[in-house]
Amino acid sequence: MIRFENVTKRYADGTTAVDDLSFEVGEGELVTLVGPSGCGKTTTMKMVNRLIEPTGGRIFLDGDDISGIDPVQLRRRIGYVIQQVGLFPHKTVLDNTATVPHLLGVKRAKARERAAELLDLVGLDPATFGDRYPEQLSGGQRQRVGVARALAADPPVLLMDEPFGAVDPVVREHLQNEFLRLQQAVRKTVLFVTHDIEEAVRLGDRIAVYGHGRIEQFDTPSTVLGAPATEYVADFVGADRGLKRLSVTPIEEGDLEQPPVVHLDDPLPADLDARWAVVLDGENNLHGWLSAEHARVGIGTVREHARRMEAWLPVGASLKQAFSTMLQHDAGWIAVIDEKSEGRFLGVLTPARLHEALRRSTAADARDIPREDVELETVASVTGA
Ligand SMILES: Nc1ncnc2c1ncn2[C@@H]1O[C@H](COP(=O)(O)OP(=O)(O)OP(=O)(O)O)[C@@H](O)[C@H]1O
Repeated sequence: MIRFENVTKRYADGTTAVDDLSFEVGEGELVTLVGPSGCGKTTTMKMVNRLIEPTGGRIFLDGDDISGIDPVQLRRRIGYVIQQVGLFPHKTVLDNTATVPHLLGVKRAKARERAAELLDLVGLDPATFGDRYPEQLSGGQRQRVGVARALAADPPVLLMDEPFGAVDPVVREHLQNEFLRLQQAVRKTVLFVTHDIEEAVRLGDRIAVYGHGRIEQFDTPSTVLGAPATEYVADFVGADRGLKRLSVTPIEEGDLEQPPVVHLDDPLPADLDARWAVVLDGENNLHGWLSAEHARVGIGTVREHARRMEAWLPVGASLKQAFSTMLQHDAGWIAVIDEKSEGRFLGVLTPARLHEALRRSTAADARDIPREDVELETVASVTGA
């Protein structure tokens, strides 16, 4: 969708901002460009909508060499969101959002209707915010209007330059989550510039880690965190990259342990050969759990002694969510279900299995093989047991 072919940008004073860059962003893919200040991220982005012209190489949009496309026409195909959103101060939120479609010839009423839909999509109630002026909004709300405005003309491509850079960390995380949800729905091809590695790994399908004017590594977040290509990348992603990896590594079925399972209407298993069992209902959906202590009572059915299970997650949730759920419920394990088949119970994740999943996924990325094919060396327990 966007392809850079040996692109170089040398400014008039001799600064080489971008040096022989080649990479591709697929249709519907979100690529984050991350790196320290001055490494050429913004220059890269502005060459896509021809705010800056390269001094060498070519850039293609959907197979067309952009140097042959009129910049005004080109920019109609590309939404652009920047940190200082640049909303028109004298126009209402609704009119700000409707500006571009209106300029493109969409009738005013229709453009405003579409603008209201988009405001809703970015989490701003048009009835509450539509008639406000930009100065009557918080920083985070202004950023949302910026995103809505960039989407208004429904461009296939979005360029986002530190769009959430000017808001505090809590609002920022909120905006990132909302943006991910939005991207699931609209599936734009996105180039997203940030200097924040956390943001880059959270949002990117792939991330390009920039050194000076060059890409040091271009890969999925989990590979960049698990197997940094160079010392530079390892330094940039940080010593706590193992922790960061938790948030980009999903729980897979193969990570789960299969504990004993009982059903609600079973008689109490007085001889339960484990500390607890998972309790399922008639449809094999998760109900809760039963402790061996309660099972030993031996009279009645499981239903009377089962406890509700609060600590559960759908398969595909991140290992970080799993860890956080364990801590929140002070639970030694969490149940994992398949949301797609109405909550069918799949197995449980224990701290040991979580650690194993993380090691397995790191090794899989480093060796470029599926996670289930990794044979882990087991570490002998401290007690030798
Ligand atoms: N108009 C210009 N003339 C000369 N040098 C420039 C010009 N614009 C940018 N540069 C230089 O090109 C390099 C790359 O700049 P660029 O703005 O692309 O970096 P960046 O990675 O986006 O940085 P930041 O995160 O600070 O925005 C820097 O060394 C910068 O000083």
